[in-house]
Amino acid sequence: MPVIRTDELTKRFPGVTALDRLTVDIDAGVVGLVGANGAGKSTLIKILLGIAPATSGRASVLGSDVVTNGPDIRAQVGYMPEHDCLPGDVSATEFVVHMARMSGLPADAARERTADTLRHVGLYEERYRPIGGYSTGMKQRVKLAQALVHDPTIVMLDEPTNGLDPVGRDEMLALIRRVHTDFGISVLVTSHLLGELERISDHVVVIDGGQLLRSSSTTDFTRNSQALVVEVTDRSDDVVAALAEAGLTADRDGRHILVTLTGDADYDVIRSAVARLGVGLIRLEQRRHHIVEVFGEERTDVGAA
Ligand SMILES: Nc1ncnc2c1ncn2[C@@H]1O[C@H](COP(=O)(O)OP(=O)(O)OP(=O)(O)O)[C@@H](O)[C@H]1O
Repeated sequence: MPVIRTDELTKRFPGVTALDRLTVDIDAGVVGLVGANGAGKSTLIKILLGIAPATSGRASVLGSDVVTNGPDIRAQVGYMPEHDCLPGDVSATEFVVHMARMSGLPADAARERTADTLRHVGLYEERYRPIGGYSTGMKQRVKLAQALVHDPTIVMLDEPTNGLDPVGRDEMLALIRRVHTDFGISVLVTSHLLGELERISDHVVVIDGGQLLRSSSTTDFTRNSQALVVEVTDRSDDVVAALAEAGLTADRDGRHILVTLTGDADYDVIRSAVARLGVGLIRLEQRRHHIVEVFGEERTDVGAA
């Protein structure tokens, strides 16, 4: 059974249709919800949480209808909102304990779960300092911790990498992947950057103007292309010439050589040519597409990493 299901889901604001007859099934695992700014990602999450009503259509989370079973759903779902919503004058520990208590955990369990969760997201001594003095990366970790503290079945993370530098972004993405691999919690994570979710998602849903553009497993998005990537220790230009002589179409692409794949025999032809020149073969594999390249072919107005 899908963990999230929408059927002709529509949300209209005055002058704007934020979701336009969106029908999609989302299975357990890590699912990336991608779309440009204003595509309708936050609106969808708010409807799924029962915070905002849909104009028409239906949606369910973990088999429960969002209109009739909002409290049940919220008990099993963790939510990390996009915007800064943290009180500056309390510590991470105080805040996350409070959120755990709000979710119904008894005081002792709330304190224990808070310590475990803050450790898991990588906040240590700092957890006793007021949140107001935290970096953006630390605040994002507190927001993630409060979404996890009551041990939900699924978490919905709205733009968790917003405002982070490249290193902070990589750390947050790795942390999100571990939420699923370490605890089995399903993750719905949004981003306006196609490239970053490709790394951690099992499945990607792309929306644009409130409509479903595509819903596919990440491997379908990044299907193999008909090209081989060859990387050698040196003399790349000589390798290209040798491959051309052997009847293959080969071109330099920075450090790599791209060879048009014609059949399985190409692998042996390449290995022999490289060996004859006496250079080392570092890499020989079929090239994979990146999601952003796939969308470059289909549409160009969805954000690229
Ligand atoms: N409360 C509201 N009142 C009026 N319009 C709204 C409201 N909330 C969202 N919208 C509009 O609905 C559309 C979808 O917004 P939404 O916030 O869901 O997009 P998003 O994909 O999450 O983008 P972002 O990442 O920029 O938040 C936008 O055009 C937005 O301006």
